[in-house]
Amino acid sequence: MQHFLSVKDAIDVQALVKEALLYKKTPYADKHIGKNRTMGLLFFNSSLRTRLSTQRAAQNLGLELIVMNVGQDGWGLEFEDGAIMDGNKAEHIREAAPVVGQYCDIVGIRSFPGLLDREEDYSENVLNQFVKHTGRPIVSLESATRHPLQSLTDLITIEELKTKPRPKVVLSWAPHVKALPQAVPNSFAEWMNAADVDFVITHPEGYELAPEFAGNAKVTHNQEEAFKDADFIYAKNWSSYNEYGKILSQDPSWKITTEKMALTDNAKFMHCLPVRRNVVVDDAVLDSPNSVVIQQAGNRVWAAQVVLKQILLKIIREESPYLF
Ligand SMILES: NCCC[C@H](NC(=O)CCC(=O)O)C(=O)O
Ligand SMILES: NC(=O)OP(=O)(O)O
Repeated sequence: MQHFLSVKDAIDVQALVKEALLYKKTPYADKHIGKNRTMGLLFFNSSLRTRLSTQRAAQNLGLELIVMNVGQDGWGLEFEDGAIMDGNKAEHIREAAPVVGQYCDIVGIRSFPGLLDREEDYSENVLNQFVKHTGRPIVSLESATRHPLQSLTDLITIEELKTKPRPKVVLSWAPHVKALPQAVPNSFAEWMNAADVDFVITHPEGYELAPEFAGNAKVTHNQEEAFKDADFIYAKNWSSYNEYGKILSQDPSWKITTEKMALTDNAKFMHCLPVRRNVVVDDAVLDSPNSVVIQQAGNRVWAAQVVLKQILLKIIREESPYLF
């Protein structure tokens, strides 16, 4: 694997899931594979799970780590080619990225969208400039439009918990107080469309995801209808794609409740976290035995570990072709 930016970088999704579940049983099976190599984690935004699970995954493979809140502690970065840098940006990505590349063998980047300019966010300018100028494999730690480590985790969790060969998986919009990115639902949809599941998306009108992410998923504005016979309910808020970055509804009737979960086939409740209790989902659902959000977050380690292993294997193969 060269980079990990979307589902397209996973050559065989099912093989990744299987391997991740093997790592869950034997976390230290490849504990020397990352010896004398360093991973850098650069955060432009807050994180709990991604930061800690990726560190843990890297450690399990023997990698050293450098972690930086680059949005807070670094120089203001300019991304525009040809910019006259007489404003508040002190450093250009054309220097910053290759410098980071001198210190690290693999680089993870978290960079959320601005939610103001759809074209800018969906061009993935920040992530792509790191890919272009770092000269190292790049791992998305959640970009403007995708969160692939989360989505791989979600698929691992569904595989681990499913009781039917082809479960019904429902992505449900839920209310929130803030305008949030589409990255998590986009990415979840992209991965579910690549998996063998019956995939349904439900949201209020105006919350359609970009067509390249929704793909052929069934879409309904009737949440209760969507919940019928579901095996997994994946809740998430997102802001509008069409009226870009806007909150069109905060309708509390879209909150996930025990009554709605009762419509399902004893479905598991999933959320990427962090989640706002009693806004997105009731306490009673999160605290019920059907909530798998903690197990899901735990699986972040195995998703990251399997991705880092694939990237390390490519680095090692290229450095020592005679070994293979
Ligand atoms: N990495 C997981 C989700 C990150 C982000 N959530 C948030 O920003 C929640 C913030 C809040 O609840 O204030 C999102 O939706 O993409
Ligand atoms: N789910 C997730 O990515 O969590 P963090 O934002 O805390 O990393």
